[in-house]
Parts: sequence; structure tokens; C-alpha cells
Amino acid sequence: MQREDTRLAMRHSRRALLWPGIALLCVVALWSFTLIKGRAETRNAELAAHKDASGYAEGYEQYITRSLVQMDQITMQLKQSWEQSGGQLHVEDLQRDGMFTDRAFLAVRIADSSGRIVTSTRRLAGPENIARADYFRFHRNNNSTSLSINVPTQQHDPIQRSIEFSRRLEGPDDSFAGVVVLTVAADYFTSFYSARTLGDEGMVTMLSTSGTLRLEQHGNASASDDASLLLGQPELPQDSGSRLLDGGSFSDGKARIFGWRRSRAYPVVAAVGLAQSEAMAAANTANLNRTQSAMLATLVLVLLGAWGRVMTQRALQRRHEEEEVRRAYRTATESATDGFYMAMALRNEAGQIRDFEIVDCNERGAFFFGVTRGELLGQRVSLMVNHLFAESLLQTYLAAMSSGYLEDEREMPADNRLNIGWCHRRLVRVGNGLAVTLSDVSERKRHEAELQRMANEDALTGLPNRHWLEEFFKHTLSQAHAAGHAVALLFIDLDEFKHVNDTQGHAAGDELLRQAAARLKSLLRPSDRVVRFGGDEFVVVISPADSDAHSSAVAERILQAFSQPFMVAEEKQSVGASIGISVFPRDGADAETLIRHGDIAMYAGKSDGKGQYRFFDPSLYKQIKSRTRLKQHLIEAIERDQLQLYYQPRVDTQTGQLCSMEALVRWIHPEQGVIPPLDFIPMAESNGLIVPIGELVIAQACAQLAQWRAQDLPLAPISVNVSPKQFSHGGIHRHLEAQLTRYQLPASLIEVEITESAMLGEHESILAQLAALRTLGVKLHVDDFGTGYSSLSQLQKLKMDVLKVDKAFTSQLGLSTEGRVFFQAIVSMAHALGMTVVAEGVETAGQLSILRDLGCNEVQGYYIARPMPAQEMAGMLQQHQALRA
Ligand SMILES: Nc1nc2c(ncn2[C@@H]2O[C@H](COP(=O)(O)OP(=O)(O)OP(=O)(O)O)[C@@H](O)[C@H]2O)c(=O)[nH]1
Repeated sequence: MQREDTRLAMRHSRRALLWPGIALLCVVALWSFTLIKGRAETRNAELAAHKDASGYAEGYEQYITRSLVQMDQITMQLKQSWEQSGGQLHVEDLQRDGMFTDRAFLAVRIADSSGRIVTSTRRLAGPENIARADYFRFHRNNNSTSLSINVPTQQHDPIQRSIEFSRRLEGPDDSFAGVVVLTVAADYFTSFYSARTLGDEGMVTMLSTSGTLRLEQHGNASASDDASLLLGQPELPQDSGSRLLDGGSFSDGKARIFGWRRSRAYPVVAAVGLAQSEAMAAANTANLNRTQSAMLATLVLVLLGAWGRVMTQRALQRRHEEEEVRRAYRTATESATDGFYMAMALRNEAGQIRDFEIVDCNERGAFFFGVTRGELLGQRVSLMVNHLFAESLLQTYLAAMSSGYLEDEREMPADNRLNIGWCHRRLVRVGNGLAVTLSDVSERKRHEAELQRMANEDALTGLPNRHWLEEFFKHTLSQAHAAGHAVALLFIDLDEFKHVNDTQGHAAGDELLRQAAARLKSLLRPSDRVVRFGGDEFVVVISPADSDAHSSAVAERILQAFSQPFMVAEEKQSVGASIGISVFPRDGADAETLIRHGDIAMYAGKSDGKGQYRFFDPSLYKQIKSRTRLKQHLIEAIERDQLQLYYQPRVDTQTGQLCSMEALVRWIHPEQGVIPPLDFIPMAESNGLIVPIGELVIAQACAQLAQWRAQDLPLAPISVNVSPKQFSHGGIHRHLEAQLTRYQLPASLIEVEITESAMLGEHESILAQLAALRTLGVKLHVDDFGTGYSSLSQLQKLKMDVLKVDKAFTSQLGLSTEGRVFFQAIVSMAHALGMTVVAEGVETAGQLSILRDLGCNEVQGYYIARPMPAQEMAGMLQQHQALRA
């Protein structure tokens, strides 16, 4: 890994140096060219300058030679004319005739052999006798007649302002006769100079080979100027040539290219100096321009190189990071169960992504595609048509590239060889590509599905639960809305289910719930749904519900089915059902409302006597409200002692003796007067208030007995009704015992009446409570016998003392033979079991007479006495006392 890093770093640093390297090469090439070109230009310029200087020198030499030839001829002519005239030539005359008009001819003079000027075109400063002049002495002593070039004697300047040409004059005998002298302005020989051709710093100079003569012109200054540029006599080795004289050779310190040429006819040298700076100016300017351009180009190249380096480095950095990420991903996932691959985006010229290429992956990643890593690498995504996610792969990748992140899950094809149920995919944009991880989430999915199932299913019955129902309703109601059909909700609550729990135990309750669920399911169409809503509540959904009649029919079927007892733990258990029906859309537009209204309807039905179904009606709200109000009032009534006991005597059938009295509770309402028990006892039964009312009845009965005892009235036992709910609640015997003790009453003065239904099931708890009551010495009555399902043998097992036959049977006496026969049978069997028989609801003398005949022990009913307040009862007690006395 480290070696790979080093290799990568080296490769990257090499690439990073590419641009600066190219830039450097360009700079080197540029400067090489610039320097070579500059040098060549300089060299050419120098050569050209030398050539020019030589050329100008040649031209100057010809010019000088021509001028000197002219001087030579003039002096020769004057010599000949003077000699031929025998010394009578007057140059003044010649001047007048138009000769020597040139301004350069300063003077033409002729001196005799003594040096005296004999004729002259112009009087010059200096002595009139030139016998002492060097050239005079030269000519006098030398018989050469050639032209002599002299520097005027009065001139000592380095540059002569004029020069003198002289020639020996001879007499007929060739003896020395004098000298002809031609004084010429020096600039006559230097006017060759032109600033236009030789430059402002250029110069011409004429030098005598002896070094005595030097004429010079430079710039605008002429030879007459005092300043001389050339310092000393330069060395001019050949007849002609050119050389560079450095600044030291000139008074202005400027180097010059010096061209010269020696005159073949005269002992003079013509020289031309071209200022090096001027000669090289064009080349120097070109060189300078080129150098500046090169510098500019260098700057641009340096910037380009730097920019290129920065760009390359950035690109490399990006590449490096991408590489890092890829490596990290691969390393991280290689050993894991996750699949991983990198898909690099392929773009068109416009920069749009047109495809992806798999550039890296781990073996597991390839496995998800059913191929090996080698086979997957280099694949184009657009061509991967037979693989996982294939149909939407490109689109998904494009979406991930634009959003930067994408995550999804996919159920794998059923025939996949990988044995993967569900795959989780995560795509993360990394640079110009996507890092994709794939993981097998089958296990989690299974778990989730299980949780989902558990969340939606009731564990006890296997039915869908309330949570499921809410979800289900969302779809069902919207479908029903769209289709325009109704949906009926049947809210079912089992009646007296708690009794099963209490008497048979929770497990039995569970079993009953399971059976109830199965029973419900068996009653419905497959399209209808049964839900365990909670506790002993079930919901049936009928969709579509064709009509209310249809819902009614289903409800009736259910009621009918629940009217049959369940076999639980080999015992018959009777639980009915109460049903409330709400209908979509009439009774509610959403699940919550429909359920609430179904519940209200069920509750209303249950309050009215259980075992029935009710359609929801908005007026039920009112009922529920008034029931709630009633319950509140009843609670207040208990607290304020508004519940009072009435007593209904029970007398011996034969003797008419008072045997006992039944305590019947009445609600003495301050405004409504006496409210009969039927108006509040069922409600108290259903809402649990029956328990405190039952306790209140026992307490009042005992208090009343104590009071009568205190009044010295004869006491008869009082029987109190104990409801099944009180038994379920438990502790009756303890309460009864406490009250007997409190009022110091014998247990024989209190009898307990229990309805048949309270004893159903013969379960342990009731048996124990009944046994405890009996142990106290309390007599036990079976109330409303004939309305339940108990058999006499059951009653015997429970050791009941008194059997109170329901008034429904009493009312039959005298009306039909069956009534009498039936009653006879009960009396006979009860007597056989040692039980006392009481006929309830005796209303006529005829009934009493029959009962007497049948051997019924005691009677109770309006014929004997209506229920009466304690005071009245006290009167009756007195009467009986009197009778007995
Ligand atoms: N065995 C068993 N009992 C349950 C379960 N869930 C709730 N219960 C009991 O079911 C009873 C339902 O209460 P109620 O509907 O008031 O009892 P009920 O005897 O049917 O009363 P009514 O509906 O007025 O006839 C409560 O006692 C709960 O403790 C369960 O899963 N199993």
C-alpha cells in the first residue's frame, strides 16, 4: 500500500511538473532565439557599418583625390603661366577674369625667390614675406616641382582650418624663382560630410600620412571648430580598411567604426567615422524590441506554466482524492458483506452525462450482478440490461449525480441465484462518479415484515387488529367514495364477558375470545373483514354494504350465533353480543368517526338490555348524555342518602304469617319524586354503581332492623338482592358480617337473594362466597328462578335454601294447566331438595289459592302487599305481632 502511495505520488509530481517544464523549454527556446537573433543582427549591423565606413572612406578618398588633383592642376597652371610670362603673371587679373571665385580659395599668392609676395588674390594676415615658411625653404632647397601640401604656419590647432598647396617656380634655367601658394579653406575637403548619410555622430577626417595634417568634420561642427573629436593619430595599418575605435579615441567618448583609404596619388588618408551607437541603433532597437517581446512572452509562459501547474495539481489532487475514496471504499468493503463499486460518469462534449463506466468494485459488489469483479470492471451501465436494477439503472445514476445522494431498497427477482431477498442500495456522488454500496437486507426485511405483521395482527385471535383497521379504512373508504358505495361497520362487544374471566379464569376468557373470533369469521363473506378491536370488542367491516337490511341481516346472524353458548374448558359459557352499526358515508366520513359512532350505537343497545343491535343515530348522543347525567345524579344520590329501602312482605301461604320481607331500593328524588328501580338499577349494573348501591342496601337493612329492634318491634328477616356484579367484585360476606356486627344482629335476620344467572358456571369464586355467607348463618335465595338455565340439581349442589319462582310462572297460574303443572313440578323438586319455595308476583286470590293447593311455602306479591316504606312496614310488623298475640 505504501509502495503504491509512493508510486502514485511520484506519478502525480511528474505530471504536476509537466506544464512548468513545457513553459521552461519554451522560455529557453525563446531566449536562445532572441539572443542568437540579436547577436546576428548586431553582427550584421556591425558588418554593414564597417562596410559603410569603408565605402564612405572610399568615396571620401576619391573626393579628396579629385580635390587635390584640382589643386595640383591649378598650381601647375599658375606655375606654367607665371614661368611663361617671365614672372609677370598677376593673379589679381586672373581673379578678375573669373578664376578662383570659389569661396574655398582663400588666397592665391606668388612669392619671388626672396619670399616676397609679388601677387596675391587676397591679403592674408601674417608676414608679407614667406621666406621663413617651411614649404618656401623646402621648395628653394629642393628642385622637385611636385605639389606640396602644407599646414599654414600660424595654425597650431589639432584641426587645421585651412591648408596651403605650394609649388616651386623656376626660372628659365630651372633655378629657384619663387613659390606659388594656394590657401584653401579646410572644409573644402571635409564637406563630403553629411549628417544624413553619416549620422549625427558621424565624422570625416583627412589626414596626412606624415601626421602633420588633419582636417575633420563631424556633426554640424566643421573643421573650423576648435573641438576635435579624434584624439591623436589612429593607427591605420593598410591602405584601406575599417576598424572599431573605442570611446577613448574620441573626445566625446563615443566609439566609432572607422573606415579609411589612402590616396594613391597624394600622401593623405581619407577616413570616415560612423558612431557605433548610430550604426547599431536599428539593430539595438530591434534587439531591444525583441528582448522586450521575449520578456513579455517569458512572463506569459511563466504564468502559463504556473497556471498549468496549479490546474494540473488541482486535477491531480482531485484524482488523488477520488482514488483515495475508491481505495477507502474498497478496503472498507472488501472484507464486509457489502458490495461496492464505483461508476465513473462519461460525458459528451457539452459536458452532459451520457453513460457510466464501472471503474472499480469489490468481489461482493460484482456478486450482486451475478458476475466476477473482472467481468464487471469496465462495463458500461447503459449496456447492463440483464442485471439487477437494470431497467432504471441509468436514470437512477443520473438522479444520484444531480442530487449527490440516493438510497433505496429493492426486492430481488425471485429466480435470483444469489439467494438474496432484498437489496439495499446507497449511491454517493464522489467527484465525477458515484460510489455505490449494495447490501443484503433480506434478514432485516423479514424482521420488518414480521414486525409489520405483529403490529397489524392480534396475537390472541390471529385477527387483524385496531392498527390494521385504521390503515385498512384509509383505502377502503377512499375506494368506497370513488365507487359510490356504502361501507358498514359493526361494532361488537361481548356481553358479560368479564364474568367468564372472573369465574373461569383469564385463560378461559382467552379461549372464548378465540372461539368468538372464529365464529365471527365463519359468519362472513370472504370480502368482509373481522378485526379484534381490543378486549372483548370486535369490528366487522362490510364493504360494499348494499343496504341497511344487509347490515341488519349480518348483525342478526351474529347475535344468533352468539346466543349459542361456547364450550370452554368443557363448560358451557354463555356470552351474548351487543352490536352498534355505523354506515359510511352516512354516519361518518372517516375511520375514527365511524368507529366512535359504532361504539355509541353498541353502547346504547347494551344499555337498553344487551344482546341486540342498533344503528347509529345522532339522537343516541342525547341518550348517552342523559345516561351520563343520570349516572352523576345517582352518584350524588348515593352520597346524599336519597336511596331508600322499601320492604315487600313475604308471608306463609297457609297461615298468612309474615316470614320475611324483601328490601327493594327506591330513589327518592327531590324533584322527580320516587324513581322505580328499573329506571336506574340496569344502568347501575352496567356502570358498576351497583356495587356501592348493594353495600348501601345491606347497611340500610341492618340499620333498619336495629332501629325496629330498638322500637321493640318484632323482627322478621330482610332479604337483600345481590347482583352478579357484586359477586364479581367480591367481599360481600365480609361487608355483611361487618354490618351484622355493627348493629349486633344475628345472621338469620339477613337473607341474600341471587339471580340464577349470577350462579351460572358454578365457578370457584362464587362457590366460595356463597359458602362464606352460609357459614355466617345467612339464608340463600335463588331469585327469579326459571329465567336462567340452572337446573335444580345445580341448586342443590350450591346448597340454596329458598327458591323464588319468577312471577312469569305465577302469572300463568289459573290461566293454563301447563302453568300449574310446571309450578307443581318445581315445588315438588324443590321440596325434594329441601328447599323452601316462594312464589313471586302473586296478584290475585286465585293464584294464592292454587299456590296453597300446590304446597308452595311462601308468597310475595301485590296481593299480599306492595313494597312499602320502613314506617309502613313497622306498622305491619306491629299488626303481625298483634295477630300472633
Ligand atoms: N381473558 C381475556 N380477557 C380480556 C382480554 N382483554 C380484555 N379482557 C377483559 O374483558 C373484559 C371486558 O370488559 P367489559 O366489556 O366491560 O365486560 P363485560 O362483562 O363484557 O361487560 P358488558 O360488555 O357490559 O357486558 C375486562 O374485564 C377485561 O379485563 C383478553 O385478552 N383476554
